[in-house]
Amino acid sequence: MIEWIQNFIRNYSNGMYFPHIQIKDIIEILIVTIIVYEIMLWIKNTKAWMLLRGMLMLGGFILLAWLFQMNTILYLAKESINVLAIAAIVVFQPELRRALEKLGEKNLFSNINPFDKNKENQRFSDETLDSIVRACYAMGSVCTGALIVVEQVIQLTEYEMTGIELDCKVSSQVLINIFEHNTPLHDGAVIIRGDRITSATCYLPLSDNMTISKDLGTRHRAALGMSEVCDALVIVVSEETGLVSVASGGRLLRAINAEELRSQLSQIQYRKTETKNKFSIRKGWHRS
Ligand SMILES: Nc1ncnc2c1ncn2[C@@H]1O[C@H](COP(=O)(O)OP(=O)(O)OP(=O)(O)O)[C@@H](O)[C@H]1O
Repeated sequence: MIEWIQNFIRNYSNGMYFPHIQIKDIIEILIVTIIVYEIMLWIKNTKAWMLLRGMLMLGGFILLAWLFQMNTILYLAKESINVLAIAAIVVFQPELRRALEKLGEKNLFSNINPFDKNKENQRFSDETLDSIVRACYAMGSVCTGALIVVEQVIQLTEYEMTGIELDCKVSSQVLINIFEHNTPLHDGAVIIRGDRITSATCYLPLSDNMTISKDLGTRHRAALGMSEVCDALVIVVSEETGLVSVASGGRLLRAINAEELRSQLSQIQYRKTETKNKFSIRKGWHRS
């Protein structure tokens, strides 16, 4: 039987090319796999995903032009490809810079560790969720204005850099203290990543949405603006009315109660809910 198998293999593999694989080649394949995986994660987690989609659409359009031999379009595409590449680098400069920064600080293997389930699934703890809700309604009850950004998939490093860097565990006392009137950190927004406050006094982009109510000022506009450019959940406590609102995916839910805020936060607490949320977030991005 073994002889028959050996003959079979010999007959059929005759003339076929089998590369000589060494340990070095396997290591090389693994490294390339990890690099490609990291690039795909980066594309998925940043605005580079939009760039990729744009490039795919452009590629499809050029392919059609080539199929139908539209020479003018092909000529224009050929001439402008270098300019487009430079334009993409300029437009996505913050994302590219962040990706390179990440490369320096990141543990590449943490993302592909299948046993790291806790980290994989939970974005922030129940304690953090409770603290945020408690702080918002405590501040609302005494009309202290607040702006809190809860990061999701898209990293908010470029907005963190507009404020003062912190590294502090989230607690209702700390949040209340930060937004206390006439204290150095009360102006602008706080950014929360996981269970930590990473930055305070951050400047957020203002929305240019024309339909937003005229009685809402820049704090609410900043919350909406931020939710239009990324997937973060932004909580606003109004200094005028004490009401709590939430902006996400370019939509502002005004005057919500503690239970509604809790439910909004718990929807993003676990990473597995991302696919479901992304649909509504993307709808918001398109609208904005
Ligand atoms: N672009 C911004 N990024 C971060 N924070 C901002 C931004 N613009 C305004 N703010 C914050 O909002 C405060 C001003 O709020 P303003 O009264 O204009 O807004 P509002 O929407 O009417 O809110 P409120 O109901 O609390 O008065 C500023 O002191 C600052 O803390």
